Amino acid sequence: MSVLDEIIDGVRADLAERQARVSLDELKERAAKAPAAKDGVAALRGDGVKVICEVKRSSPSKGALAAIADPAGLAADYEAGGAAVISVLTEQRRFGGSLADLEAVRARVDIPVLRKDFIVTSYQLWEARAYGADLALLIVAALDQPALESLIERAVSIGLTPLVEVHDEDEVERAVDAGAKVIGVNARDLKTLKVDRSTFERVAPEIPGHIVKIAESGIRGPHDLIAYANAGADAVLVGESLVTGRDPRTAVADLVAAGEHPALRHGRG
Ligand SMILES: O=C(O)c1ccccc1NCC(=O)[C@H](O)[C@H](O)COP(=O)(O)O
Repeated sequence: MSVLDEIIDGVRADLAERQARVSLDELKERAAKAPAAKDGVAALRGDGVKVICEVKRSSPSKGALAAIADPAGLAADYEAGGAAVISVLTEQRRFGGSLADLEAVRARVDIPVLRKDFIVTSYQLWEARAYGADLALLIVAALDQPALESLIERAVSIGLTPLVEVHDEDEVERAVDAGAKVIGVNARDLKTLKVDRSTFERVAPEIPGHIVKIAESGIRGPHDLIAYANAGADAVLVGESLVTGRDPRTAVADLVAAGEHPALRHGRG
């Protein structure tokens, strides 16, 4: 069984437990009372390379990364450093996240918030909206094509911007066919968990120009952001290097400054 399959088995078990406690109607009522969703696409477009900063306590590849007792405080630091979007990992078993983290972050920041999880049902999209997310991650490798199409459609219909994650050229084709407007290329191989930063450079040319392109994983600092920008990234998604560093606010500000450097505008769409 692959790591992804194992994660999804756990996600489904936790999901069944939540579904037994909270009906879909209750979630929909809660979603109706949530603040209107912010425009995820607008937040990721514009001059410069945008920075998405992740609240990440642990991971299958590295184990424990950071305790993060105050996820909202960390998100506030990210926002103060100039982050465009906050990514909140809500998967419990391997990443140590929760919907409570999402809710706390939403209450603290004004920028859009991404629910980063292993979404396999529309119930999880309603959860995302009910707890204040503006964007939701959909991983192509975790979904068959009808499920991918239907989850993209449902996400959009409830106001969420789907960030559709791919790992190779075939998955780009599936994402585009399914109607993705924001595509993240994850450099982390889901079978080996190894990061190969050349993945973005190889895969991004297959993504049509009108689609927002995000480079995910393995960004250690401004030099990696610049390399991804030169390969056509509109935004980068950063977790580990921020949560393990001493000063996340300054680390984000350094990334943002690199992303705004005039030299990067040349040759980018
Ligand atoms: O991080 C992992 O080990 C991992 C393993 C299996 C599936 C997903 C995984 N990570 C999720 C992510 O996509 C990253 O948290 C995100 O891209 C940030 O990456 P990084 O900056 O390298 O922490």
